[in-house]
Amino acid sequence: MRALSPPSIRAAFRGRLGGFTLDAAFTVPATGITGLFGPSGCGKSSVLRCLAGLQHLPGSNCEVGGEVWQDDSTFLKPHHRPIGYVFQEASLFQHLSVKANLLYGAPRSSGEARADAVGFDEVIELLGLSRLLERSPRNLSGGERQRVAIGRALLSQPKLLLMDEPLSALDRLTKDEILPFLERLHARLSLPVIYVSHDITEIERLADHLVLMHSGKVLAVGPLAELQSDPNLPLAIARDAAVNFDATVESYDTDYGLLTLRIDGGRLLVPSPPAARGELRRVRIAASDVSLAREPPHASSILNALPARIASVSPIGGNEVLVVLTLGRDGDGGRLLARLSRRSWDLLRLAEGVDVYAQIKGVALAPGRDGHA
Ligand SMILES: Nc1ncnc2c1ncn2[C@@H]1O[C@H](COP(=O)(O)OP(=O)(O)OP(=O)(O)O)[C@@H](O)[C@H]1O
Repeated sequence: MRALSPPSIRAAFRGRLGGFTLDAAFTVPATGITGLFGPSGCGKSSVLRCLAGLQHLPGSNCEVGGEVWQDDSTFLKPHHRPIGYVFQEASLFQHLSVKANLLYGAPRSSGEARADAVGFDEVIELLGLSRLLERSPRNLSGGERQRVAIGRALLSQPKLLLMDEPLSALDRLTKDEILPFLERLHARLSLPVIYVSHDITEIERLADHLVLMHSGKVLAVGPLAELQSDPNLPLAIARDAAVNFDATVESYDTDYGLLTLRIDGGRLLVPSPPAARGELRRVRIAASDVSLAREPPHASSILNALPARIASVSPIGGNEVLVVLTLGRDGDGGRLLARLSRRSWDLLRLAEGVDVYAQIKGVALAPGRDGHA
């Protein structure tokens, strides 16, 4: 029978952990990547441990894709929960080869293979592991070890993948090397992932939904871009505030090396190597890279000036304002942030509801999800 509503992950974990009080409730779709984001010590790992059943807080609830894992009368032990868990440090069996490590938790019987089961060859290809299979984990780099740990978790055929700061033990270069692999997993697998991080860069690259935490509590839950552009939340007022869009490639101009990308409420021109029409790319537009004009700019080197409407304005400090824009001539597209001086705001006589042109000085384009730049 077909489910009436899309499958979701419902969690409400309440209780004391030593001197720390956790009171975190959220519902997110059981699809895509949900980022669990917040400062160090706010309770992210504790939530993950509760989801895994490694921490039992009586009186809490947890339901994943319609299956109750915890309520007043149920508490599934960790080994009965269909989860994969990837930790900060990959703990591989040193005496086994990479291949044996990968197969360690894989189900033995093929009798009841699920339709959405991920195959060995697919995991090897997605994570670029083919040349490592006969090696010992002792001779792998930190990034390679982590890719093997992710592969092993996937091959256990989980219904939910939990990742606890999987990149935080790696240096910047290695992180940048692994992120495209995670983006490929995201694009190709339907497995829901809860991804804990305190690094906004990882969240911006990977997350579809966000659970924003602070001091053991959930501050907000929703689609990434919605929370990024909410002026009442800390992300929007941060100095490096930005909004991410999932964009579709419309065309490529070989003369100028420019991609035309369709986003909700407009089109962007972005310098890039060629990409195929229909490919999905994630773009990031920083609030500090957006300026506003009353008229369409005629003589300007800026590639992107999109019609938009001012949805709201909030002061930041004494001399700046944070403007939330909705893209499109009717202002019914995606939300964008602009950080302006209060002087510019006053000089242009801007106000909520006014139609403007959002001039975008820079658009950061994540590497393609096929792993190429
Ligand atoms: N079993 C426990 N007993 C006592 N205190 C605990 C226990 N588990 C967690 N804590 C405390 O709860 C708080 C939240 O820890 P948690 O690891 O969940 O935070 P976090 O957001 O994941 O932090 P980080 O980003 O630094 O990993 C910390 O103060 C921690 O010391």
